[in-house]
Amino acid sequence: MSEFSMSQPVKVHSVAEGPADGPAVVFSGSLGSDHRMWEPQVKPLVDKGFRVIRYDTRGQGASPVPPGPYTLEDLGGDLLALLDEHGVERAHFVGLSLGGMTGMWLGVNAPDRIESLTLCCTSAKLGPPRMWADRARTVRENGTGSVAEAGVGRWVTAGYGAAYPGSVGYLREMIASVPAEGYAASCEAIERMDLVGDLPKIAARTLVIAGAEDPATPVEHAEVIAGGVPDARLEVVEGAAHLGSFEQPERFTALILEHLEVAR
Ligand SMILES: O=C(O)CCC(=O)CC(=O)O
Repeated sequence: MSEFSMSQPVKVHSVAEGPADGPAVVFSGSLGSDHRMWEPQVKPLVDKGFRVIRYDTRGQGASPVPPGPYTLEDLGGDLLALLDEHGVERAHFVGLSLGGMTGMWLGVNAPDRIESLTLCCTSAKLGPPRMWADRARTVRENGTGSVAEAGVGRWVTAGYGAAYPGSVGYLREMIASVPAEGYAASCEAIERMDLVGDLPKIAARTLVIAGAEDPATPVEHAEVIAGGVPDARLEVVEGAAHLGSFEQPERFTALILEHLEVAR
């Protein structure tokens, strides 16, 4: 279906749930995650009749790990190939952080494949580039275990960490299980990304959700996106850090569902 092939796509690992003929919603995750990060959203959407497709971004989870650096074009091309694989012409797209960056890229470069966008805890330009180059080097030298503790400290608030140590351990393990080359190559995609000037080209109806306590992609980054995309609105969720959809699943899921119901 897709004729967009600026880079060679890889066949990413995916899980599809819900009625085969339901409106398709594709979930794309953050750096250091896999499709399990969206577990809280699956049942509520399936119960509403949506076809939920989750996947592991290249370099992460059970997806292939081609050598880096990656680009957003690579990640967007993989997603278009995934839609083709599932026979989906147009999908609602929900992405968090790196996933949201992929969503913005699709909104600009493949608008005919996107029904709506939900961009969670993300940024159109996330610097400084040097930080990403340093993190990529650290991970290539010392593995993802070396950044897992700091990563989970940005993903959830301190209060959540104290209340749910088991969940924090689960998330720490998720980061540590990402292959080092995949994580580093994804850092390099973020290092090179600048979508700010392209935001006005996004025609899709867009919901931007920020975590009020997100230290990785603070609320001001969401304001830039919501200010740049013509048909966008912004919601800020209290008590959420970077992995807001996991820490505040009821609120994030309700906002996503509300956006999808209006758009479908
Ligand atoms: O989460 C992402 O996809 C990119 C931002 C990030 O790495 C958050 C963090 O600092 O761990």
